[in-house]
Amino acid sequence: MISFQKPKAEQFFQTTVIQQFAVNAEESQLMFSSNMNGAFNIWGMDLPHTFPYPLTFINQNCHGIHYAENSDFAVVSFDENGDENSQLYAMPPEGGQLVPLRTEEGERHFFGSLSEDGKRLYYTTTRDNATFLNTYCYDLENDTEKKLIEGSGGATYFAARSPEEQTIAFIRHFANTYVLGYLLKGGKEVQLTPDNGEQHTVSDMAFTGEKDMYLLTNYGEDFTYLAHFDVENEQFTKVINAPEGEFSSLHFDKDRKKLYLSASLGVEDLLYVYSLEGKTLDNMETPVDVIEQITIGKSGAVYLMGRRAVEPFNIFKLADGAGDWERLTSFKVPGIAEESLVDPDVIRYPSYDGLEIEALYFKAKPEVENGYLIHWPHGGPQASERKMFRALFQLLLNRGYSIIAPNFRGSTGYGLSFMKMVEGDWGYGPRLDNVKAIDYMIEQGYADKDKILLMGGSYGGYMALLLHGRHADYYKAVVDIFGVSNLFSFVESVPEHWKPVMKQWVGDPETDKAKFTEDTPITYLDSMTKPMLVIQGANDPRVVKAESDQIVEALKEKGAAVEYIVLEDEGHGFSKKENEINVYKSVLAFFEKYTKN
Ligand SMILES: CC(=O)N[C@@H](C)C(=O)N[C@@H](C)C(=O)N[C@@H](C)C(=O)O
Repeated sequence: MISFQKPKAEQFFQTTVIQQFAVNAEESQLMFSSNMNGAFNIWGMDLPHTFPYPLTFINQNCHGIHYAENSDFAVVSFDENGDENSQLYAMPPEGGQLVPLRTEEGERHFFGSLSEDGKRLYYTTTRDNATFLNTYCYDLENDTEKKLIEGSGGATYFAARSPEEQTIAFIRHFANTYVLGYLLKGGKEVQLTPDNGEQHTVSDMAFTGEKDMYLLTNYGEDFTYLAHFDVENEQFTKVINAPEGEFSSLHFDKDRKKLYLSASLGVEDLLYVYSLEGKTLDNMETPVDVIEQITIGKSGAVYLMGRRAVEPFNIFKLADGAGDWERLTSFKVPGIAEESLVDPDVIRYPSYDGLEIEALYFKAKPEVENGYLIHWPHGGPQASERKMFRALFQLLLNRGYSIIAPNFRGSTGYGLSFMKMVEGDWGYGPRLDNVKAIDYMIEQGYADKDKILLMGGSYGGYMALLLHGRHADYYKAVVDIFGVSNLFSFVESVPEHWKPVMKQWVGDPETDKAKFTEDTPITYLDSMTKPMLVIQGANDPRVVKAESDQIVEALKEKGAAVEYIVLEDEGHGFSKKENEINVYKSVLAFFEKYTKN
């Protein structure tokens, strides 16, 4: 008999990430951006055939793919080496050379919409208004453009246009929990939700006609629901709540007068369909746990991209919006059966003040488990850890490490008031929720108190640093992936259009100086006594390299054991497979070094 060896670390990273996808009007071509040749490029498939062929050779993160209705071209956007400065290009369906549409070095361009005839491009940009952004309508035929919205008050983004382009919808982002929606109607600005003086959010929206629009909002409630706005009479009406969780995205099927609504329920997503005529809401089964993108084809087919903890990103199709889902891509972990991967358990524990916290517990299989538990505080912080494939998690599980990932206060998917709990309190409540997670794991017998490791990215990296500084006794070794090390420098160094939210999100470095000092990891250098690995992308615009540089330098001065990896061609994540493999192999080697006696 032939016996196959245990999987190499590389195998876990020969998995494909799909960033974006789009389907043309005829539903004869599907484009998707994926890193299946080692970096992100756009690939095409001639449906119903699902064999992918390359369309671009740009090797950069793709931020969007949008077909023109006549399918002559698509508008695609890419950044450079993780700088998040997305540039807009036109690309023919057969791929090849890209034609710059709206590009400028150092500026970001957010795709808004293409007119039905493909002649006008709506987009929002940092150009000329770095803090509040401007929205333009660019005429592709004449190469001229008109400014539609001068951003003010908060970053102001294009959201939707009415079918005949008479009305434009936009949002102002005052904070992650305070986003208002507006219409620009005949030169007049109209707010979509009545003014009750309370912070709320308006997220996805879609015009279902020149005079009707639907939107998602939590106006007056804790969970996001579906609402209607009568454009002519300027009337807001609540339509329906999600039976479970809260609505998170909205997609209109024009010909069948249906709205497809995804909903977040903590660690997973659900899908519903709402009939505009019958006013009924029905639940739909999906083949994934986390929905990343939904597109509705002209035929009424639903195209969905998503993942599960044990299955990487894949795209599925539901013809006519009913029947069985057809798999259009079949990405897996090569050489590893799904049963050998770990699906997490959902656990709930009371925090220090009685608040219930939900967490994902990935338990290594008994045949490989090494007794170590990795504590993973997620990034954001207004995001959540979900049942979604992570190559690094599955590699570490395969090597015997279990993982606990708590959705501490501030996480999304648990309502507006829960999400608000991290605002102005980055380092107290959320930190104690994390400490309680470890206490709970020890109490339940799921963790050995001498065998706990700590790792996090971004806000999760910040939390890892803070926990290291304030609770070092819990941990044997710590990995910080582009984490915030100093709140004072962080709030000054974020992208310009984030600056209006910093006061509510993090606090004011002058008036909240004592709180900032207390919640800043670098305050606790002397207690950071455990070995550390710090990883940073040189082009990261969110948590800039200076955040990692300063803590690494300070720790080195103190003679602490700290390793530092800087990736020159990366930002806030990994866009090149080679970098991802090298970094995550280093993480594994680092943990192996401090767990093997
Ligand atoms: C809408 C928006 O981008 N708001 C930002 C203020 C924001 O919340 N950004 C987070 C998604 C983010 O990038 N946070 C970093 C610190 C992270 O933890 O990943």
